[in-house]
Amino acid sequence: MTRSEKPFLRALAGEALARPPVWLMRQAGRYLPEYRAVRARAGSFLDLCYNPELAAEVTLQPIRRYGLDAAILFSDILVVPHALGQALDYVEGEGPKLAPVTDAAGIGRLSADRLHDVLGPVYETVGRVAGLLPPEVALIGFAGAPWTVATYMVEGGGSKEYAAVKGLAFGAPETFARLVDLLVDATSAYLLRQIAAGAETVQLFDSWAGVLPAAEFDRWVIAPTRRIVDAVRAGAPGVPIIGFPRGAGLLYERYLAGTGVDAVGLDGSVPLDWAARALQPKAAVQGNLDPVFLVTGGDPMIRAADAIVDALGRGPFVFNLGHGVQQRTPPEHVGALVEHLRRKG
Ligand SMILES: Cc1c2[nH]c(c1CCC(=O)O)Cc1[nH]c(c(CCC(=O)O)c1C)Cc1[nH]c(c(CCC(=O)O)c1C)Cc1[nH]c(c(C)c1CCC(=O)O)C2
Repeated sequence: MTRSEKPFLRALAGEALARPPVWLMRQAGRYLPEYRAVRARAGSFLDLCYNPELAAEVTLQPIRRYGLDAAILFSDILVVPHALGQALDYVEGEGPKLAPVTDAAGIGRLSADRLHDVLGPVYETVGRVAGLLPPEVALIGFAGAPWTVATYMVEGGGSKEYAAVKGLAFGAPETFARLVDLLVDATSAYLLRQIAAGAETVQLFDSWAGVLPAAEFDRWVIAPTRRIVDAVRAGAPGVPIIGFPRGAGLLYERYLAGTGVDAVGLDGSVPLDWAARALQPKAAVQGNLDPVFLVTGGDPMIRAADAIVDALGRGPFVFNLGHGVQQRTPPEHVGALVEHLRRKG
């Protein structure tokens, strides 16, 4: 199958398909026993991200188990700050911990000099997976968007209030802009290398886009994303770009117009009729089943999935979740959902 015939890529190009293509954010991961087995062999989570053989294996696990329409590179959004020189550790049960970068001096210590050396194994993973995928399955590369990656870099990990990163962005915008500029350039270069290695589309995860006031959203979400979109388009014409500004609410419309992405990932809170009316005429949409439906399973999950397909399936649409698969998800619920979607259309 040539690229343009893969169902997932046809949907991203604007085609309405009888059966919606499906993949799931965080489709590889700890809810799968076969992932936990490889993870135990790899050592640390970062060791796994930088091990092309094992990272390729976990990328392929959900494809083998469920026959999804796309594989997403197994890596993490925080390998970019790591490759820029920021110390990073994943603490079991607590999530990522970074040595926080809070001021101009900290930003000045970061450097892109070793970016592609550190991320070389990721490109190798992409190349391996590209050579092993079934012909109808597309390969997605990804990165975190600058705002979301910066939240982890400045806060030193996950956050509830975003006080430190907002404090820097609102209180010292010229300083924060230097960090964002560094991330725009590194992320653009990173995505272009993934595409050169075999990624057929790329997704920008902006998981914390929804915590900013509208004017700051324009400055720190839309503008940097636009620069990445322009750089990727210039270096890899024709490769579709998916943006996922989680929690953007009404600002989804402005995001779409302002960034120029080809498709948007919808979080679970986006009303389906509004998305069909306001977004889908301008771009492919992807989403948006609340991941807890996959935890609970059964009829409620099937009904919620049907409502999404009924509302969005007549336009360019990719079935997905509104956020990542949760760790406590029973793998057979994912199987039941994918089987159900396959019978549609
Ligand atoms: C914010 C964010 C991160 N990482 C990511 C995001 C954006 C999407 C989102 O909002 O969820 C993106 C990501 N992280 C991972 C992938 C792999 C590909 C996939 O299957 O989707 C992708 C696309 C693997 C991972 N990334 C991580 C794991 C778990 C690590 C382990 O196996 O111990 C996996 C499989 C660790 C991670 N990485 C991150 C956090 C907050 C955590 C800890 C929380 C958690 O464990 O779920 C940062």
